[in-house]
Parts: sequence; structure tokens; C-alpha cells
Amino acid sequence: MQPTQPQSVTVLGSTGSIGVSTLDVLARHPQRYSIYALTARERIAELAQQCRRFSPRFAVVASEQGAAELRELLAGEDLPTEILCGVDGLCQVSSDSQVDTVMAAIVGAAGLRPTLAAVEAGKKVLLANKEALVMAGPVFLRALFNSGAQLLPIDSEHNAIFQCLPQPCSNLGDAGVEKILLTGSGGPFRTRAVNDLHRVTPDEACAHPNWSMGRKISVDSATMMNKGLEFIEACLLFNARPEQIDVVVHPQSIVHSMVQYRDGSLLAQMGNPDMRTPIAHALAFPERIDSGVPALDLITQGRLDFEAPDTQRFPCLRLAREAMDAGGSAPTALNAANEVAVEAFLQGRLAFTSIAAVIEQVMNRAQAVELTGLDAVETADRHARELTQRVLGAL
Ligand SMILES: NC(=O)C1=CN([C@@H]2O[C@H](COP(=O)(O)OP(=O)(O)OC[C@H]3O[C@@H](n4cnc5c(N)ncnc54)[C@H](OP(=O)(O)O)[C@@H]3O)[C@@H](O)[C@H]2O)C=CC1
Ligand SMILES: CC(=O)[C@@H](O)[C@H](O)COP(=O)(O)O
Ligand SMILES: [Mn+2]
Repeated sequence: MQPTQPQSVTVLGSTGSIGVSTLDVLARHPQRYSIYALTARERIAELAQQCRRFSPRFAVVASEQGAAELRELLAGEDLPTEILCGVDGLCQVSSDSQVDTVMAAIVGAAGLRPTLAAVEAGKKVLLANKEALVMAGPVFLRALFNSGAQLLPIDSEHNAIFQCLPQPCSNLGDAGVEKILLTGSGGPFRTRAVNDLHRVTPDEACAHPNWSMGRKISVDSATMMNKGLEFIEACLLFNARPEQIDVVVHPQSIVHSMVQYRDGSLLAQMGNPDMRTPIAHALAFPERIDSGVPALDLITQGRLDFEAPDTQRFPCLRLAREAMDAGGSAPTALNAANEVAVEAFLQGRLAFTSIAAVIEQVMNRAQAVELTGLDAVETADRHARELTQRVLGAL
């Protein structure tokens, strides 16, 4: 059944990997969706092209300088697009009464305020920006509860888990769920000699075996901090206790996660590793629409492998579990330390193996406080970033 009015969609982070995949899916369904706003930080030329193609009502960039650049690129073109800038602009296009759906696909803590603005305004929020949920946990969930916004997971594993659970599902036990099996590929260094890991380069770390993604999440996959963040994300999204979630390494990224039921059933969601599937699923939920992703051919695929994670090789998994156990602002500090350490690695200032070591030092020194509101989240985030810079400076 086609909705009579197209849904109006804001795509936060439209120039990124998830943003581009989202626009690909939206463009396949012009009767269903119209694009309200597109946003970027520094890829202004790409954003200008997207504005020409999709004619959004608003385009938002991070700075006045970026806005001037975009104005110049679009000068003389007959577009309905108004250009805004900064966090206020992002929050405006996330919460405007004319918006139905917000794709939250900014990377990192920078996405928190606009994503929260969408949640507080009661939008249908498609959550790719896992860092926003991890860093703000209880504050994010409270805002969701108070506004009645609909949150749909885009992260492939969480989207898979969502698909394997009955809907609605507010309590795993009542639904007969025993475990969530969170799958992870193990990244590009799953089998690399441990002694070599200190010298791997940013480009090697970003060469994910199965997924094409932005550089920050690619490094997270290589350290398996991505799975650590996803473990926390799963606890929050599905109201799961830490012991209800097992991480399973699955190198082919075909099974996107599984739910184990009391009666011995293990439900899996499978598909080719292409984010347009979870994006299309969440956009149209509970309907199903074409995503452009070809059907999975199991005969060609041939085999699916599973193994336990190597926690010696990937200490970030343990650090994430410890942060979740500590509670309060510990996940905020974990996320902040990780963002700063990954940036230092990408800039060639930190060895790959030191990412986890730096985060561990920060976690040992950061004070976990209760997250009473957005101010407390942002203060804990700032303190952890300052602490991480000091740890980096002392190396
Ligand atoms: N890529 C994937 O397959 C998956 C991604 N995710 C999650 O989705 C999110 C996006 O990831 P991905 O698309 O790979 O990342 P990218 O780096 O490819 O894209 C990030 C987007 O955010 C924008 N952006 C970055 N920093 C800021 C800032 N400070 N203020 C405003 N906008 C900013 C970028 O703008 P610009 O282009 O101008 O720099 C870009 O549009 C992450 O949280 C990631 O963990 C989750 C599952 C899968
Ligand atoms: C596509 C997606 O959801 C990523 O988060 C992906 O899971 C990364 O791969 P890893 O399983 O290697 O972390
Ligand atoms: Mn994922």
C-alpha cells in the first residue's frame, strides 16, 4: 500500500557512506519519500551535487565558511534550497514540524544533539550513529520514552536482531529470548600475526574485508571496538542484560546477527553485506521495499564460518564490557577516548595497538558519574577527551 503523501526525510550526514546509501534507496521510491534536508561537514562539492539532484528544502554545513562555499557553488541555479550552518541548523532540520523521518548518519559524538533533537520532536528516527546512543545511554532512552519517537536500528547487526525479534518486544524474557548473538567479521586483522599489528597503517586498517564504510568505523572494526560499541548499543536498544549478549565472529558478514529462543530456535537475518538492506527495511517498516541489493545466493556463497572472538588480540571488546558494567558515564568516556585515539591513529600519531592501550588508561582514570541529562553527558565527554589528549601527550 502506497502512502498518499510522501514521507519527508532529513538525512544527517548525507555525504557519508550511510548517507549516500540512504539517498540511493530514497531515489528508488520518489512517490514514497521526499527529501527535506541534507547535511555535511566538509565534502561541500558532494553536497552541492546532492542538492542539484534532490532539491532539498535545506542544506546544512558545519561552518560559515562551508556555507559560503556551498552558496557560491549553487549560485545562479534555480533550487529551493536554503543553506544553514552549525549545530543549530542541524537541530532545526531534525526537529522541524515538516519532517517525518530523520536518518541519523553523522559519525561520532557530533551527531548527538541533532539526533536527540529528532527524538525529542517525536520523529521516526533511523539510527546509524551508534556513538550518540552509546555516549548518552539513559538520557537518550529517557528522551525516547518521553516523546514517543520511533527508533529503528540501521546498524546491520541491530537491524538484524530487530528483524529476528517479535514486534513490539519490550522484554526479552517474556518473548522467550535466551541470547542475542551479535556477529562481527573480526575485521582486516583477524588472522594477521599479532606481532605485526603495531605497524599496520591507516589504509590497511580501513580496508574492511566485506563492508565499504567511513574511515572511523572501519578502524573500529579493525580494533573490534565497533563490536564493543555495538554490544552497548544492543544492551540499550533491546533492554538486554550484558550476559544475554554473546559476540560471535563470522568472517563472511552474511549472517548479520541472531536471536536464540528458549525452545532451541536460532533465528538469523542474512543478506549480502550492503547497508541498503537495513536502510530500506527501516525506512519502510513494517512494509518491505526494493533496496537495490541483489538476493543472497547461498550456493555461490558456499560456506558460513563462526568462531569465538580472540579477546587477547582485541582488548577493546573487554573494555566495552567493563564500561557497560561500570555504568553511568563510563560508556561516554569509552566512546570519547576511542574517538580521540582513532583520530590520532588516522593522522599517523598513534600506533594501531596503542588505541586500546590509550583507551584503557583513560578508563582507569576517568571518574564514572551519573548521566542526569545532556549537560552531564557533554561534560563527561569533554573530560574524557581532555584526559585522552593528556594520555596521548605523555606517550
Ligand atoms: N558505513 C557503514 O556501513 C555503517 C556506519 N554506521 C554508523 O553510521 C555513522 C556514519 O558512518 P559512515 O557513513 O561510515 O561515516 P562517514 O565518515 O562516511 O560519513 C559521516 C558523515 O557525517 C558528516 N560529519 C562528520 N563529522 C561531522 C560533524 N562534526 N558535524 C556534522 N557532520 C559531520 C560527514 O560529512 P563530510 O562528508 O562532509 O565529512 C558525513 O556526511 C557512524 O556512526 C557509523 O558508526 C553503522 C553501521 C554501518
Ligand atoms: C555494516 C555494519 O553494521 C558495520 O558495523 C559492520 O558490522 C562492521 O563490520 P565488523 O563486523 O567487522 O565490525
Ligand atoms: Mn554494525
